[in-house]
Amino acid sequence: MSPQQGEDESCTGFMYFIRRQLRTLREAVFEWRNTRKVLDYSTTNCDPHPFPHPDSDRLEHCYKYGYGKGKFCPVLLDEKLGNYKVTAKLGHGNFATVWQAEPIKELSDLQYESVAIKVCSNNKKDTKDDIIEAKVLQKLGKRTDGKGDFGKNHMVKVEECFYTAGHFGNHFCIVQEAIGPTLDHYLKIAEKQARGAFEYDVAKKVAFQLYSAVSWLHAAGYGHGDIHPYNVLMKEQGFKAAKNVKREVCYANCKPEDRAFMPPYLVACIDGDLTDSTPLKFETCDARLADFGQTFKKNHPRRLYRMTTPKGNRSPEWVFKHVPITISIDVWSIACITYRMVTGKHLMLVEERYQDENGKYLHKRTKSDINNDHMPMMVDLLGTPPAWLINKWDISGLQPIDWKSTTPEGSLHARIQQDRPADMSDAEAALFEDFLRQTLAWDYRHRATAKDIVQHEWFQSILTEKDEKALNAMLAPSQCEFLSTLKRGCTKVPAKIGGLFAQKVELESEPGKGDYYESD
Ligand SMILES: Nc1ncnc2c1ncn2[C@@H]1O[C@H](COP(=O)(O)OP(=O)(O)OP(=O)(O)O)[C@@H](O)[C@H]1O
Repeated sequence: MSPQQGEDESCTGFMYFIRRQLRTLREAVFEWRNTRKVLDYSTTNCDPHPFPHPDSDRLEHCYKYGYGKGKFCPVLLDEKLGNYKVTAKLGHGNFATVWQAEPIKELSDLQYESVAIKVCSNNKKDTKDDIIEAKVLQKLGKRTDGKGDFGKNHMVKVEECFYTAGHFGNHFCIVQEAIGPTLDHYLKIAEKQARGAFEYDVAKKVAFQLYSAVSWLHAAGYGHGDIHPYNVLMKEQGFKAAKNVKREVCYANCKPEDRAFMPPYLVACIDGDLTDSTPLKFETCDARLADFGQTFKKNHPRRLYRMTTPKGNRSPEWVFKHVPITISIDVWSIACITYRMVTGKHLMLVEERYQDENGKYLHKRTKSDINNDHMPMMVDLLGTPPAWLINKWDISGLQPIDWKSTTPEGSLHARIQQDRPADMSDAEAALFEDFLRQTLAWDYRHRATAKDIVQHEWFQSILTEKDEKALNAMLAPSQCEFLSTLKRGCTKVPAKIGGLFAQKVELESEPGKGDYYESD
């Protein structure tokens, strides 16, 4: 069956909005049930968490397979999957396993040497969402801004979709180009080989590529919603998956009724010796934004209950109830990643799960525990938040913060001085701080947009002539923008001109409904 059938209308307008709200509710229930679940990870090296423990073999837990709905599809190496032959496993997430495969020449006319096939779980509702996400990506793939599409080539593309039969219904499969290892993989290499940081210019280039991808995506009307180093893939020529090892299914960890539906083996992805691996190089580094599972329409800010984003990369909006989650969460998350790439240190590290005395991960921490850690970290780093955010925290029922002892500017300056790489000049450090202050503004209404930030002076030193041309083309008003300004008529134009001379006023008040939507 084609994913197009019957789903066409659900991508837009009112139905899209309703679907999103229903999904948000489902995610709330999922989150609630999951935080209560205590899983036994003790007998294998499996790790169902999307941000695996450093010692994990990136092996999904066997409870993900078995009887009923919401389960993974058993996929075996060297098997035929659609028009492809499976050659390796690339990884897994909460709702899918991802496999590297070669197109079978007689069946597929795709030009790639190898593709990545994301095999989704068989839950009907999740499948519907996966279909919509694949459709959004396909739709975005066809979209052009008519100005050279600056940034678009730093997003993954969906080539095709199909269904494959599982024990309990069909599994939706999404085919993409096999890109390369995740950004996290390269951060781990940097940890082993250097002090955890990328070469300074490499870090800048990756950050620039991510912001350019996001500026294109935002202009197209969507937010990503889940940007972190596992969802950024680095293009590698002739990419081959990490070493795959077949592992026995650990039946002690399965329910008896699941046994008959387990695959004969599970495939672990084991990274080679990172001390020998090649780090990212300035000339070749090419980042691609992947996993659009949390993507949302810019005009429908939403509460994302299924929070897979590492907690330290979340913007303040996530902490507070009734504060809209807008596309500017992407700007914040990339800033956190950038700090890590430049300095080798986490800007804010919030533990995701409880650990036992041996460092083994136990179950997830509660949302309030996480917020109790995260908020003071943000306050310490960025200084006193606006009054309306202070009010929200004070009535949230979470641990009180001594606001009198906070400073207006926070410790960001001191942190940069302490963590900055040796080759960063004072002038560069000042630019870096300015870049961070703009991207980490407390109030999302003041945060720089992705389109603003790609023009920041901090990036100037790495821009090639080609980049500058592409950037200028993106900034030039398009014909339809010009026409729509004309259409808006005389009333709005004087207000806009007046706005140019107005000073930026600190918005102390809580956002109202009208503040949710960004005008473009
Ligand atoms: N196109 C690709 N090329 C290479 N590797 C890929 C590709 N797509 C996915 N992967 C690998 O598969 C892993 C899981 O993919 P992905 O994050 O899309 O799954 P998911 O189920 O949507 O995850 P989540 O639980 O975060 O939503 C990635 O971390 C990456 O290692």
